[in-house]
Amino acid sequence: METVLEVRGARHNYGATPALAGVDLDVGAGECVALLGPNGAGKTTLVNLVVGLLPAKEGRVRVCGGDPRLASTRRRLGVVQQSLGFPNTLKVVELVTGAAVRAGMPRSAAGPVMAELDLTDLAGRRAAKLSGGQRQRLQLAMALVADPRLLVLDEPTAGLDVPARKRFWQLLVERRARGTGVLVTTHLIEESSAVADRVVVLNHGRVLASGTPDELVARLPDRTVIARTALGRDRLAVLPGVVSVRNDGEHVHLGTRTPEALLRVLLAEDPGLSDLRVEGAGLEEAVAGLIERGAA
Ligand SMILES: Nc1ncnc2c1ncn2[C@@H]1O[C@H](COP(=O)(O)OP(=O)(O)OP(=O)(O)O)[C@@H](O)[C@H]1O
Repeated sequence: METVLEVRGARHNYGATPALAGVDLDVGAGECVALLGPNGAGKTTLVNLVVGLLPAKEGRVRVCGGDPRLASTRRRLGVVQQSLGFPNTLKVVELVTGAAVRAGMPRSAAGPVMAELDLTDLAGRRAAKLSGGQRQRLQLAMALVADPRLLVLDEPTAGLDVPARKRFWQLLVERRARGTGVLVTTHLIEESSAVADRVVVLNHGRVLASGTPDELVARLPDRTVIARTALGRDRLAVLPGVVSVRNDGEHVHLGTRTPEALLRVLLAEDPGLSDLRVEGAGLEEAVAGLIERGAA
């Protein structure tokens, strides 16, 4: 498989604060890699190195063999990042067409990509007048219209509603099938696990674990206790053996390695507990467990 992203020994400090402490990462053509980790793990710093916004103080970053600080390399990149703004006075169609032209694509490439992202009806709207989710879709359209070799997406689903999120993951699958490499950071671990070929867990600026979602889940003999309960998140988080707490509609998902002990305490603390079931852990619980354990 052709490598579209190669990171070797990347280190970065902000003054005295270490952000990356020697990271290796590869993304192949047609591969989707999800970069996961808690707040402050170093994900955005790594993304900034990959897209050429930060220089690598130590180590090496190559996109399609080139330095991402060079404009010629950046043409092969599609980027969606919270911090990237665009001129608010321009219209949607002007921004998408401009992105196509800058990437050496025909102006006609804009139409199909806007249709893919449900932006056709908003073509004449100024970017400043868009909602948060619409702006997010616009950024994605500007990234995709360049037909990039590597898509780098930092929290791309922020602000998207459920149908837009589904459409977004579908789009990634389609692009991946066409050979685009994808590096995506997200807090929606379960959603990303359906699409990601590989997951890289970052913590304290290091790669804590890397593998397919199934491999990571299999590394921990965890269970998920699912129930409806009146107990609040803060109380649940400190119950014995609880590794992670996730709300899913009216249910709560508790990751644990000791489900029997946890069930006893849960039933004692909340006699009204209902809809109880115990399942094998999902990726979200596995990642929380790996971080807690500091797995190598
Ligand atoms: N501009 C900056 N100046 C100083 N320290 C910074 C700066 N940006 C990030 N840091 C620090 O570097 C470390 C890594 O931050 P980074 O933003 O890369 O993490 P992250 O994994 O993206 O976090 P989050 O999930 O919260 O976005 C943190 O300790 C953070 O406080």
